[in-house]
Amino acid sequence: MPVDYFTAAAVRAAEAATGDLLTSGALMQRAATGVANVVAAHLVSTGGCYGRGVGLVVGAGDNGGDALFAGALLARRGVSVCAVLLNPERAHPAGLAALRRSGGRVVERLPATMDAVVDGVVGIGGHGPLRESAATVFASVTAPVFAVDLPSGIDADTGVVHDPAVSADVTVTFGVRRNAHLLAAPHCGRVVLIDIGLGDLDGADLRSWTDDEVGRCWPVPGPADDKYTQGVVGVVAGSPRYPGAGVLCTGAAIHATSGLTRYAGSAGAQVLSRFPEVVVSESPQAAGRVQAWIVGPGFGVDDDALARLRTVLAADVPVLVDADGLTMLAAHPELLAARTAATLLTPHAGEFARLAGQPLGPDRLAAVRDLAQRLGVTVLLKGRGTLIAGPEPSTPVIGNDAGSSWAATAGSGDVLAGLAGALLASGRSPVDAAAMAARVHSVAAAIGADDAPLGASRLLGAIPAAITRLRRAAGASVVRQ
Ligand SMILES: NC(=O)C1=CN([C@@H]2O[C@H](COP(=O)(O)OP(=O)(O)OC[C@H]3O[C@@H](n4cnc5c(N)ncnc54)[C@H](O)[C@@H]3O)[C@@H](O)[C@H]2O)[C@@H](O)CC1
Ligand SMILES: [K+]
Repeated sequence: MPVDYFTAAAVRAAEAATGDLLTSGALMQRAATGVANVVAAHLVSTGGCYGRGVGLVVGAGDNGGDALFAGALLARRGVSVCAVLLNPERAHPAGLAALRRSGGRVVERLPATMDAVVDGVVGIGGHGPLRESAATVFASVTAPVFAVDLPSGIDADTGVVHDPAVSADVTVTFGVRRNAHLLAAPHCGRVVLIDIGLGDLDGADLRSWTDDEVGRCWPVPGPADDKYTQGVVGVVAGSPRYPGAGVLCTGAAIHATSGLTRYAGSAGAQVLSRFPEVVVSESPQAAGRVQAWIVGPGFGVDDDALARLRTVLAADVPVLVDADGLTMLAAHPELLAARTAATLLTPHAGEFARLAGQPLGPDRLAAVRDLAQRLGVTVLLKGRGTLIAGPEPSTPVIGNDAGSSWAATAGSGDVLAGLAGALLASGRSPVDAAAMAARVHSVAAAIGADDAPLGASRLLGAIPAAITRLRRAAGASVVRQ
């Protein structure tokens, strides 16, 4: 099952639909119990609960209420709990009374040494950055931070990280995940989902694939397959100035699937010297049949490149356009109008701005969805967090948090294009191909880096190990039985 993410409005509607559970405060009790259990588990794993110090930073809404009730539960387990109330008149009254009854204290500032700090400033009701009083408290915190629902200062729906905002080690959320948990993943730390009885929700805004789904769907040859039946991909990339883009993109396509890979362009000699299994030609017209094209990496933007882009986009097979291909497409959007098969665009933020005619802006989710719908194509927006939107408004955007930034290196995009293009040729839909490629790319970056900076060649070399890891996560054997 994919992991779904929801907007604050969807969460509120689901909470309201529980009726009595919401109005009686039962949901808040369940949420607070979840927070207390997660903090207690941390304390136990680092020496025990009794006599340890936990600070609460408490805002004016129900997020603060969760923190206060959680603090009361911790105090009953022998934890020394003190709370800073950012807005004492509006602190959740029942939560504050519970904390006091359990022996928790209200303080002006947190003690210098704490074992954990709970961020209960704001949750899904928060707007804008952390206010100064809260920012001052967090500025001197060195203990692990446990965010209630969301790190405060991060927008629940867009994942925009305002300045200042809390950066959490652990985020404890309730019922369903919020968009920000994926869109601002590096600030949320480990996200723990507590069941508070909301049931299953439909209508996710955002979705991510699990490792085992990617592994399960990865195309591998079956008993009746040959090099043609698995999909032939054609790579139109590289130029006299940038032959390496052609090599990297073609190499990634070769590693992604077992079908045939064609290369059409000026870097044929370099490609062949590294990958003799590639069938090389000078131009896309001279290449044989393919089931998908990749066009654009290291390609240049001259008349010859434009002519090749036109040829490829006129073909009735899926096409992935990347890099220089996107720059030319931004100047010639009419090339998309005559497309008869699916198109996948893979821009970084700068290329995205050229295509959209305006800067990306902070709301990446809305931007990628709008551009895909406007152009009638699938768009993969690159970054630490990759977002993939298809042209249909009804389908959720797919997100992939890379989990690290090792892939921020020259040539990394060429590798991604090769992976996704090969998957297109294998018959995967543009959204699926993009989602699977993004995940394998990020796993390959982590494996290839092994905690030290890597170049795109090593990223490329780590693709087989990444696919193996994902297939094993799915319980698949390396070769289909
Ligand atoms: N509704 C429910 O049934 C449940 C809600 N829960 C908790 O309730 C939270 C939502 O509570 P609320 O709707 O009261 O909203 P919040 O507590 O998230 O925030 C609203 C309050 O914060 C203030 N505020 C907004 N932005 C701010 C900023 N940048 N700095 C400082 N103050 C700011 C607002 O003026 C308002 O007083 C959830 O995130 C979750 O933690 C949980 O108890 C689970 C059940
Ligand atoms: K919070």
